[in-house]
Amino acid sequence: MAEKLIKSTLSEVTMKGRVLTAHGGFYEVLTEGGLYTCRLRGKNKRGEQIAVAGDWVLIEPSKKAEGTIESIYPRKNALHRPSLSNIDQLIILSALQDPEVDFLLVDRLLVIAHYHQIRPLLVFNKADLTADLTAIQTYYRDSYPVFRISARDRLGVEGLLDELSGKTTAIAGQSGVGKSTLINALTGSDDQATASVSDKLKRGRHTTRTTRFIPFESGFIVDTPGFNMLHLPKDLEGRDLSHYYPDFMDQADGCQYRDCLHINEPVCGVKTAVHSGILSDKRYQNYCTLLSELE
Ligand SMILES: Nc1nc2c(ncn2[C@@H]2O[C@H](COP(=O)(O)OP(=O)(O)OP(=O)(O)O)[C@@H](O)[C@H]2O)c(=O)[nH]1
Ligand SMILES: [Zn+2]
Repeated sequence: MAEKLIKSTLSEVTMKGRVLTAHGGFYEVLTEGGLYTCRLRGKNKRGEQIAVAGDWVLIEPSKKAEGTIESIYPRKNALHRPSLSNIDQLIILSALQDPEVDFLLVDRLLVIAHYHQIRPLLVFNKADLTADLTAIQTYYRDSYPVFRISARDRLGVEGLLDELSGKTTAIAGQSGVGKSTLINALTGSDDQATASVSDKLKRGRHTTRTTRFIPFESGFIVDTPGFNMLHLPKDLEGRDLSHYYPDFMDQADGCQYRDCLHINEPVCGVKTAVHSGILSDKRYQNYCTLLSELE
């Protein structure tokens, strides 16, 4: 009885929640009891750990809809600039046409995703403009499943929904590929819970967009402006880069050295596969570009 009493008292003073946005020292935290605007507890502010969007936190509500972040749960993963955490999947969005696919950017995002143990989903938008997937198939072969959608016409979007349920999914891609259109198509205004949360988040904000976690299908969609500006992870070494290329790894048995860079080594399974057309030459050239960035 006594134990029960203590538990119920505790649960009244602290609540678990998720940081949806972090801006200027204020954190919007979604809990089962609703949305709270929080600040960090003083000691946390001076300590190393600052909360970021995506963090699971324990908050102490003070007055209605306000509270203090008491502690931050350990993170599954964390990215910097933009700062966000606990991401399960990354939709790497391109357009089949207008703008042309930026394969170097897509590969950079694939490396970043694999490095942080985030599942990448390659999504190609504007399928209403063209059905031609040749360039993509030539480039990736069958290395990755590919989703083809028209966010504007809501075509193929249902196929994506199955992948998103219960997961935290960030969306990245170059300007103009349709990220906002896709987020709107997914979280559409029919969903009242989402609409009211995002309305509240928009209120009083600057026009500059910040990272936002949007509750969606028992999971979250993450709108991350600036994600396409991300650099390769700082502690990623050149000789490990190809470990984040599953299609290259399939050919690495043919490399003489285990830490083959696939550049100047005379016996290299990856280069052989490029010469014989098993791997795309363009993807290989882009790999060389990313490798030179790391060195
Ligand atoms: N034809 C076609 N156009 C689309 C589709 N989705 C988006 N667009 C158009 O593409 C343009 C860019 O869409 P946005 O959703 O603003 O793209 P974004 O990726 O958010 O762009 P930034 O905000 O610059 O990063 C707009 O004119 C959209 O109407 C689509 O499925 N088909
Ligand atoms: Zn090699």
